[in-house]
Amino acid sequence: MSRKRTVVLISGRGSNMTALIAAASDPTYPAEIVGVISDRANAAGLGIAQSRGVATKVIQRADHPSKDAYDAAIDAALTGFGADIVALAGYMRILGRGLVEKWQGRMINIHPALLPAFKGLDTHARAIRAGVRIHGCSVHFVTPEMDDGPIIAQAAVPVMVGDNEDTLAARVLKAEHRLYPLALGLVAEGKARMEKGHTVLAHFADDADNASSVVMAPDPLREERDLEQLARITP
Ligand SMILES: Nc1nc2c(c(=O)[nH]1)N[C@@H](CN(C=O)c1ccc(C(=O)N[C@@H](CCC(=O)O)C(=O)O)cc1)CN2
Ligand SMILES: NCC(=O)N[C@@H]1O[C@H](COP(=O)([O-])[O-])[C@@H](O)[C@H]1O
Repeated sequence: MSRKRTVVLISGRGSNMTALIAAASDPTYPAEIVGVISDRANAAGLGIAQSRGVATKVIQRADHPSKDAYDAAIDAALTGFGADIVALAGYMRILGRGLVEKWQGRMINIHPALLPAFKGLDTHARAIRAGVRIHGCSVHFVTPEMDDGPIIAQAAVPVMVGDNEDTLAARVLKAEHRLYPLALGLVAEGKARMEKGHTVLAHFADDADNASSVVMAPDPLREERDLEQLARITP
């Protein structure tokens, strides 16, 4: 089966984009990263993509007279790249209904929280303020409503004693870099697809495969240490 042509949308450092490019460097991976689009000319991810031989394009909102014209420019670039799949990765704009509906089922996003909890921005600070003990990240199909699309895969990450926004963000980001390539692979292989507003997962050989593929446990070694620490604070 030919590899699915994937275009990544970024706004900043592009660490998730870098993880996807790394995964796609394996010729057996079912997706190839054929382009990167940024809404910011100074996005550090652009240089990383170029250094890895991936074509890049900057499409800035300020260069277009309206949001519709901006979205149309994004759509034209995606078509120009011959995109099969669109992966939002640290992309910080809300895409318009027309564009999202055209690409719905082929457009995915990684969100730094366990949806439906903590939609939107500042997820790590909000998780700490809320006192949750388990946080994480989600890959979902993109729909017109922000961070509301059907979930494809999630990774759970413990909140440690003494965590602040930065330490928690760093732990979640490590999980994102494992989860996103896994989730994009499922979509590229047709093992995860969007039907009637829901994610439909292909039948896996057995439950273990299913569980490991869509709910990714934290790093086992780290988990042991985390559990020991949690045990120390749990009366
Ligand atoms: N139509 C959709 N667009 C986007 C989605 C989505 O699910 N549907 N996911 C987001 C990603 N995202 C969180 O994961 C996110 C990105 C940006 C914002 C936001 O409020 N950004 C701006 C204002 C929006 C704009 O000007 O377009 C801000 O920083 O204030 C919230 C969530 C990507 N897009
Ligand atoms: N709402 C979108 C959002 O908050 N995305 C988040 O931006 C961070 C930086 O991504 P990057 O290092 O891949 O650029 C990542 O944690 C990603 O989940």
